[in-house]
Amino acid sequence: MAQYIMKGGNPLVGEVTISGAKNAALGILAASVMADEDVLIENLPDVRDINMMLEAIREIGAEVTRLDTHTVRINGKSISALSVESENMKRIRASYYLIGALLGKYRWADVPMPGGCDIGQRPIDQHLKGFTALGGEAELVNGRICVAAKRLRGEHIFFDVVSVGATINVMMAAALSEGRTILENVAKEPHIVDVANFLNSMGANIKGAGTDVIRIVGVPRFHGTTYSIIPDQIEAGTFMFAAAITRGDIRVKNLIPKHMEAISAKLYEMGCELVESDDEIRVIGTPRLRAVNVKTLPYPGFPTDMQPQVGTAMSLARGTSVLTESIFESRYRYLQELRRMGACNKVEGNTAIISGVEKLSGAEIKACDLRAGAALVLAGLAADGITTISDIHFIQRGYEHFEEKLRALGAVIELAENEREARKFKLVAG
Ligand SMILES: CC(=O)N[C@H]1[C@@H](OP(=O)(O)OP(=O)(O)OC[C@H]2O[C@@H](n3ccc(=O)[nH]c3=O)[C@H](O)[C@@H]2O)O[C@H](CO)[C@@H](O)[C@@H]1O
Ligand SMILES: C=C(OP(=O)(O)O)C(=O)O
Repeated sequence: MAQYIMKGGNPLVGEVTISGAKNAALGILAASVMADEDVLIENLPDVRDINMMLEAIREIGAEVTRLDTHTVRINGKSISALSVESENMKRIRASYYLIGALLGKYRWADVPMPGGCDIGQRPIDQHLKGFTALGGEAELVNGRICVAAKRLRGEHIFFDVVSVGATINVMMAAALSEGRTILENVAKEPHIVDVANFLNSMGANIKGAGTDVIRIVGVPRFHGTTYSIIPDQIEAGTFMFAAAITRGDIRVKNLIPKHMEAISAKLYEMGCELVESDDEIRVIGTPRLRAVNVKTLPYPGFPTDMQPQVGTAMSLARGTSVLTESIFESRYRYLQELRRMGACNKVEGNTAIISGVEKLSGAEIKACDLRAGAALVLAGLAADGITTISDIHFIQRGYEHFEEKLRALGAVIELAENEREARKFKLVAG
């Protein structure tokens, strides 16, 4: 099993370029099969979830041509199967987007129940509520979701819960439905806007993405397009926190500063200096971070996908911080791993009380999910001595060339493919 071995203590200094947004790209790839013409997608991140999604759409018959690492051409004309059989689609969350895409285009979809990070129960009732309102009939059998519709007609839908996945999924199906759809109480994350812009570039008529209400006028079909994916807000935030946690100085390039506001505000409150320009933010760390309180919220609030990174920074801050997770109920498992490194925290319900320590010390720990894994890497890079992180396949789902980008900033980190390599790296680092 692959692991990261790292020797902490070096402040991370230099510049890093942010890749395309995984969570936008996953929606866009699924939606790209809705056109029967060539769709060219640029700035695709080279991460596992993306490669799994590409494989799944190829398996249902779409023509998928990888032009280079970050560019792909997709044509949905040759789709021959509406049942998605790929085993990998049980592992990733975004496989649910194939329901909205296929239902919209073919009025039928059969997809495995989605996987993704084990961070809570993650029901899909709001997705099904939306599809049903548009005229679909949904059935959940043998671990699969089948939705069929004779006709799809626009509706006025009020979501009970603000959901990124349900907003994108129902928006995709509604874009090829008959008549007008109004979606209320929708999510406003940057990737909602990116998927809506992508659909509009194929001929959809979607207005209001990025606000609480999305208005859609259905069109009969989509045409081809060329589209470049936005930078990854969470990857950018992770590197911004890397500067804070390692007391470094990082220019995080190719991001959209507006998307980073909640993250930038917390770093500033913790005592970091931030220098912002059009498409980059430089974060200059401070010798000792200040304690803060953070509550995760839907955008524009502080993102739940940044909760482990801020929790790690709090673990090294002066004073006691209160962290409240309001989106997912099981996103604190990394705190136990941080305790192995000398951190001081306790969890009460959805709140973590974190008393900062001056130093963490290297330990053998496990990545529990994607963002927790990335945060633990940052902890290891700040800690005294050697840290080994196992289960790094979680991290590889969503961070492009993570260890290479960190190494370019001065991190001492190696990826060991097996125990023998791990022993060798530990000897060299020690
Ligand atoms: C692939 C992808 O883009 N994943 C992101 C997406 O996940 P995902 O789309 O699964 O997250 P949602 O926004 O849907 O979940 C938000 C909340 O709504 C609840 N809920 C959701 C749907 C539903 O039908 N019923 C329901 O009750 C969830 O349990 C959760 O408490 O948004 C999350 C919240 O920003 C991020 O952490 C994930 O990284
Ligand atoms: C939780 C995440 O991904 P997923 O929804 O795919 O599990 C994430 O991107 O942080």
